[in-house]
Amino acid sequence: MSPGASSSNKPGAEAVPVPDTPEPGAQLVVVANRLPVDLEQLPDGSHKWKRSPGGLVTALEPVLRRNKGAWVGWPGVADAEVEPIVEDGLSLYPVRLSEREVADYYEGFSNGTLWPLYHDVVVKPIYDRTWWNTYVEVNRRFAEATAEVAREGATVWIQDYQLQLVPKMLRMLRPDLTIGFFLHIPFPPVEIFMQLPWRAEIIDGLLGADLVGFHLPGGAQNFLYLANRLAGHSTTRGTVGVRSKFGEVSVGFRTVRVGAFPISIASAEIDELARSKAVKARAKQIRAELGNPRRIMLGVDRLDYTKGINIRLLALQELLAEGRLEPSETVFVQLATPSRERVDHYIQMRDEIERNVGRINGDYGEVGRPVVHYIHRPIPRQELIAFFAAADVMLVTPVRDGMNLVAKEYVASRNDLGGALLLSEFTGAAMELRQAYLVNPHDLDGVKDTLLEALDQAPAEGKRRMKAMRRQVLAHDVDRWARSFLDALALGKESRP
Ligand SMILES: O=P(O)(O)OC[C@H]1O[C@H](O[C@H]2O[C@H](CO)[C@@H](O)[C@H](O)[C@H]2O)[C@H](O)[C@@H](O)[C@@H]1O
Ligand SMILES: Nc1ccn([C@@H]2O[C@H](COP(=O)(O)OP(=O)(O)O)[C@@H](O)[C@H]2O)c(=O)n1
Repeated sequence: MSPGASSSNKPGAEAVPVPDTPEPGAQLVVVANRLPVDLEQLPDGSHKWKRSPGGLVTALEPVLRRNKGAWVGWPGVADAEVEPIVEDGLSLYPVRLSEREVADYYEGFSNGTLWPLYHDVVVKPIYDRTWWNTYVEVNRRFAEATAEVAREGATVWIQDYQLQLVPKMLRMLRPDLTIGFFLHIPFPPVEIFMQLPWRAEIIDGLLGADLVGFHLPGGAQNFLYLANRLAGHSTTRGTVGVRSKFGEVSVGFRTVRVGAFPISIASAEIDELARSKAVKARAKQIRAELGNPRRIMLGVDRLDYTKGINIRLLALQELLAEGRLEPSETVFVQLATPSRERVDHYIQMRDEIERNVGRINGDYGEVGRPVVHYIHRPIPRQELIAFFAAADVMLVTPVRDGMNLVAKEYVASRNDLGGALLLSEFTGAAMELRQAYLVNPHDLDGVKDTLLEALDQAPAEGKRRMKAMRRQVLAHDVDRWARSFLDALALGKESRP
């Protein structure tokens, strides 16, 4: 199926333009597991493009679009034959994955092995040799596709845990390229990483890059330690800073730099959208539709077991049972995007969450007035901002999260300085948003007490906290993130022999 065919639409739009074909040879190429848009098959057999889920796409799409770059990635469905297209200045190069490869490389090794391993083994990772072999095969396909797309001497920026072997494979195919790699999820401490049967291959793969970036200095430090211990390379010993004081690994005649670059959002755009009349009116309408309760709590996540959605539900349930929250005064809205729906742990978690939602509403709701409103489908961007603007307390309670852009989006939406952010200490965002109501999600009593504190905060206290967090989010936007990474990559290139 070619997106050039008349049955395909532009992402999220009604119109059906015939897309252009990209010019050969791009100067900046992003390589990620997913394209920024997913192909969707409609019941009548036709196709349309829709925005891909998750924070990686939210962050990178505007950056690459502004740079008129190329994006190599999977179109989100198995066996799709899609030609390269130019979409609004951005060239998209689809990589085809078969049904088996989706099962073994994406659902298997990426999300059944690496995802839980890198998120502190919150569920047990599965070590399967067939999955690993397919991961190697698919990484090679991405490397080959990229080698064809990149112009002589181009910069290639590889994204995330699904593609950790691509830097080395690509360097072997195209030594002329400058190669950066960024990991969007946490990079685990050595005691956890060492479980992986293919640990040395992964470190070796990453060391094919000129610059390896992490959200936090801790991840960079873990990687430096492993490059020395597992691969025997000499590394610098000083502490890695944020966007500064990079570490270095000597790999033969090359130097690989290692740094921390906390990702962010298009803060100004969200701020502006939240100030618009339409969003303000919609936020008011949302409150009214929810029955104008005294307090609205909100959760916005991909439906993932790392996000701690059940922790929120448990805290709410206990507070209601103890009479510390009044069901007629409080509602909780959980907006959850479907995610990795064929992976076992995700299936179990969804069942559990939906059981808990049903239980709370059964025990404390009234006809026409549930306590928990739960939506399991993607929400349009503007509607999401209106929910942020309407919420008194935003609940972000992951047991582990690389960054968590939702926390930053909430802050950017609150130009009224209203609202409160309850934020897990185990998110990357907690390193920057120190004025949030920080919680340890494993300490349920602590979560409950802090939630009540946030719900009852004095307006002046709320304003003080929100003002400080907004300063941080507005000053450190996604452009700054991309610029800091690409500048560090270019600098390394200049100092190469
Ligand atoms: O592609 P999916 O399997 O549907 O998953 C969506 C994305 O989830 C992860 O996002 C991470 O990146 C965010 C931006 O850096 C970060 O804020 C968040 O903490 C991470 O979980 C994943 O890393 C991406 O590769 C996926 O596309
Ligand atoms: N129902 C939802 C939930 C999340 N999202 C978006 O998905 C992104 C999630 O990014 P994130 O960094 O918090 O977490 P991951 O899903 O990338 O792990 C944010 O940009 C959210 O606004 C959405 O559009 N609709």
